[in-house]
Amino acid sequence: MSAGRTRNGAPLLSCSGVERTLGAGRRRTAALRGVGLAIGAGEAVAVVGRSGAGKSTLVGVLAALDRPDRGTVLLDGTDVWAAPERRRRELRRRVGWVPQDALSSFDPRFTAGEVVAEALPGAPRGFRGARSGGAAVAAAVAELFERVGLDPGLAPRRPVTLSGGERQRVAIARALAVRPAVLLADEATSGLDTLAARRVLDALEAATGEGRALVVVTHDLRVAHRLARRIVVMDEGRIVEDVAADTAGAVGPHLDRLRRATP
Ligand SMILES: Nc1ncnc2c1ncn2[C@@H]1O[C@H](COP(=O)(O)OP(=O)(O)OP(=O)(O)O)[C@@H](O)[C@H]1O
Repeated sequence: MSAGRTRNGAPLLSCSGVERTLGAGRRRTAALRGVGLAIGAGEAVAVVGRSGAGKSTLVGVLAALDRPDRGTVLLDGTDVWAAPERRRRELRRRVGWVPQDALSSFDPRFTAGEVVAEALPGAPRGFRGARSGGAAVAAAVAELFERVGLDPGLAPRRPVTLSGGERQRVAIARALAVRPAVLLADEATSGLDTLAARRVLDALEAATGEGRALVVVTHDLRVAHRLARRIVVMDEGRIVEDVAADTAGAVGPHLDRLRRATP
């Protein structure tokens, strides 16, 4: 079995020929225009590009949350949109998703600990399920908090009372609760000050290992270089460059432009 490929020879997560149009009427936008990308097991990839390039849309498609208008998404070699709903739900649990706006993705009734507890495998679903955890659940939540550099003492707090960086790390802990094969993080550090951003990046770094792949969407090349070995550049709904992150010399014009814009 070659590195980064599943037992049947397919990459861990891939898409091909993906097209996605969003909005209606005059706001209709071709967000993805024929995108193909393959992520191997354990690979760390950054998706960069200017605002509106289609990065977030691509992450939604890769997470099997957003159905493309055309094209296929394969996870563990299985076409997620051709699979029955039950199988698709199973496949989605192979993907940990860390959204750009963590707070709005949390159920406002939950404490930070309950947000993570509800995602644990086998946990009863919903509000009551998150509340009904015993000592084993509390220990698993504390372990996940520590993994992302959060004090487990924050578990009883409501996410709305936490800082932006702490919320983002709760979202990472929640994504890790399912022991995903791949973690997808969308602009995980945007709007955070330097110290908070560094802690979130540390948490993402600590989240890899165990053969887990990482896909980070960022407009910040410093984040891309810190976390990824491969940089994929998007522009106007297409992948326009795909290079090794340590490429010191000549790169394509798109990455070159982003590099010049980076302080
Ligand atoms: N709900 C929507 N309705 C209409 N157009 C949309 C919608 N969501 C996104 N778009 C458009 O699709 C394109 C791709 O958006 P997307 O959010 O994927 O870009 P992005 O690269 O993630 O941008 P950013 O870095 O600003 O988050 C943009 O032109 C955007 O305006």
